[in-house]
Amino acid sequence: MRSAASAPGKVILFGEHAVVYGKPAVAVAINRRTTVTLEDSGEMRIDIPSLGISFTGESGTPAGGILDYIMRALELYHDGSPLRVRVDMEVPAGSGLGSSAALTVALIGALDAYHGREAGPDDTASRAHRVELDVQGAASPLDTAVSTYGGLIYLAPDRTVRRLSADLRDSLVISSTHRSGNTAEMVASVRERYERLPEVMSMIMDATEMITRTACRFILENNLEPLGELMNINHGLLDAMGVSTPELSMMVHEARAAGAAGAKITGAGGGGSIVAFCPGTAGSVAEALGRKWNTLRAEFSSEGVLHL
Ligand SMILES: Nc1ncnc2c1ncn2[C@@H]1O[C@H](COP(=O)(O)OP(=O)(O)O)[C@@H](O)[C@H]1O
Ligand SMILES: C[C@@](O)(CCOP(=O)(O)O)CC(=O)O
Ligand SMILES: [Mg+2]
Repeated sequence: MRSAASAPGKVILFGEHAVVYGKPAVAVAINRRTTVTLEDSGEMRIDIPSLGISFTGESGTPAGGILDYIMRALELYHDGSPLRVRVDMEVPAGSGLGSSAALTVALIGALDAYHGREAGPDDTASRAHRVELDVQGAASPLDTAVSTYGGLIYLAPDRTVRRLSADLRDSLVISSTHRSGNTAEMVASVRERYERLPEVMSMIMDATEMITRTACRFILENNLEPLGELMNINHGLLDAMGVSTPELSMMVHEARAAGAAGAKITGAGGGGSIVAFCPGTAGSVAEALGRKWNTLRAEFSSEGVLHL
């Protein structure tokens, strides 16, 4: 028996970290996908060639890292029979592009096909979110929702997902530091600052919410012009939360100097990537950032999880 599924990575345009505290967020799926293939096997085996991982789960072999998401999903949604799991990742791990969510959603899609289960997107997103929660200790449904539904989405405070429509073609540039961030660690560090300075952090999260709601309103009015400035303000608030680094802020300022209308951290921060909004200037921004960092002109992806 063989089954396979793929799911996209994502960039967060507004609201990361605040979304963990019930605030809204806006994120978009990108055409970088993770594909999971399952095959009957005599032994449990997990291969992730791009990470040099070939894990057989020998007793006592530590899992760790991205394997934790796979092991948890198998615990919850597989029957324990030996399986060969192959993961092909176009979404680099720890880059703020939702590698953990893309992998988890694709794995659940492949497991459902393997077990002959029919599951709608809401159910897939919900089960994938449970895996991220269990592994990370805290996680909003944002990343797993984007990888499941695809497209440009607004995650509302009541956790409903609204599909938005905006022409972001050739407008997004993603640049990645050489240092991966770790979502679990960054989410924990924000929580610690929140516990130390609750009134201050609560206002920062409220301000982030106002930015996200304002951005959503402009997108619904098909007015994308103000988005750059709103992204810049959002980046400043992420810096205030403590998740930026000197390198990420340098990248953001270089992107703006090269013509980006706006630029900010995408994802958990502490490493990972920035996203720049560059309508009409994507070439010059990508060229400037590409001199120092891994940079790509991301294409929007309307497709979420796909059964292959
Ligand atoms: N080289 C690697 N080998 C195995 N796991 C890795 C590697 N690099 C990062 N990881 C793990 O991959 C996961 C990435 O998920 P996350 O931290 O949510 O980042 P993102 O979702 O932004 O890609 C983390 O558990 C991290 O520890
Ligand atoms: C920081 C956060 O808002 C987004 C994390 O994004 P990523 O795992 O770094 O791609 C956490 C969450 O929403 O669960
Ligand atoms: Mg993640």
